[in-house]
Amino acid sequence: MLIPFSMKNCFQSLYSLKIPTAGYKNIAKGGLILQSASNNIYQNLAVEDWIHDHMNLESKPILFLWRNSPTVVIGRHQNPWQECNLNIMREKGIKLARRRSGGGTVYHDMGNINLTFFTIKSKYNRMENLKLIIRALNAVQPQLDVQATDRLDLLLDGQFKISGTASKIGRVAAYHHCTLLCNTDWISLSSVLKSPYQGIKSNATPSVPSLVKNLLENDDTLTCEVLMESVAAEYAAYHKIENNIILISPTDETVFPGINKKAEELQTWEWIYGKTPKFSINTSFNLSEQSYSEIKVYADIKNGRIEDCKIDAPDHSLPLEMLDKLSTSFIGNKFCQSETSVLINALLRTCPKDYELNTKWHLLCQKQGEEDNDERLRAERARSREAGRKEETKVTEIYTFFFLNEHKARQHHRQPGDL
Ligand SMILES: Nc1ncnc2c1ncn2[C@@H]1O[C@H](COP(=O)(O)OC(=O)CCCC[C@@H]2CCSS2)[C@@H](O)[C@H]1O
Repeated sequence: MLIPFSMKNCFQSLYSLKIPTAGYKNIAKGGLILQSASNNIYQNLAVEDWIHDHMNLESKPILFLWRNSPTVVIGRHQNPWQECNLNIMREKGIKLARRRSGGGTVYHDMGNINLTFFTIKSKYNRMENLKLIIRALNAVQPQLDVQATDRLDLLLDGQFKISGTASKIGRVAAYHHCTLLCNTDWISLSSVLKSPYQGIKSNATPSVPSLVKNLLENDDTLTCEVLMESVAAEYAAYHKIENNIILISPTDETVFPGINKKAEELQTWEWIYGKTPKFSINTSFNLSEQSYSEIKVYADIKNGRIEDCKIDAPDHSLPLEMLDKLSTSFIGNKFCQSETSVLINALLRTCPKDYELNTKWHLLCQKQGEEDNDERLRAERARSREAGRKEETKVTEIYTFFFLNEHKARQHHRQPGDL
């Protein structure tokens, strides 16, 4: 049964659960089942943080059920440039979030359920939680062949991943959270979970790609709603509590004091990009399709900012000073689209007088040719116009190298069942 949060007076503020009250004890004796009323990833991750930081989980474990609008969620120690296609995400309005738990990158949308199992550290048991999910799936469809693997994925029919796991273990509290693919948009999933970048070197945690499948493809009764109800029923039975799902609002400060600040922090550039482990990019491109002058670029990126950058033309097609000027200007800047385009626009205004050099400078800094039939570049220009910038964003070779070099992307072909 789903209890709307207007009934929250039953237990006042969840915050007060730190000191359990007699009234509360009657409602959630051996645990709580919560469901988020929000589909915003940052708000939902903030609920996880809040419960982890503030709730007394001793003898009161919590199951939190939540879903998100389209989002790519990277692990705490991952590199977003290495894991996903930020350009496609930008175009499609798909959010990027960094979670506090480790592990790989997954795609969320309303066809994917997230389940967070909170316990005190000593009761943390991921395999038990996965077995509970398998029982819930089999309660709806006994024919379903779902197994947990050693790396705590759930596999359907021995080969298709339907769930990925990650966890965070604190000093006192711990949580295990996992996904469950019911009816996710596999086209989006497969297009955003590959990076266009080549030549990235880093110690960031790499994801482990798998063949994935939606449960609904096996049985059309396995909707997100049915599965959430079933997992809740199984959790209630296991913990011998009433099967009540409490609907919570993650922005309600009366229930979760300080939660909006947590959600804001999770949305900052400094958290999402700035926490990327140090990495370097070493790559090259041709000045234009006609001229085969090779430009080599090397950049070190620390805390999301360009710490060192070298741009070289081994065939001396561009003077060293010009390349130095360009590379030096990148140092200290965020490795991000808007800062780079502002920078390049400024540089374009200082182009050399010599005609030949001037042309090359523009070739280096202003991408021509491809741009009119490139959807991404057109979108970028449209965004620039919308933003009312006096000068359109110049789309440049360097800019393309940094952000739009999808022409260098690895080609992936869908295999049966491959999302
Ligand atoms: N939603 C979803 N569910 C299951 N598997 C997925 C999903 N999205 C992508 N993938 C597949 O998993 C790999 C990455 O596997 P990998 O094992 O590297 O990473 C994970 O599984 C992390 C799970 C994190 C779960 C958290 C729970 C709440 S917030 S996110 C990816 O390349 C795809 O092949």
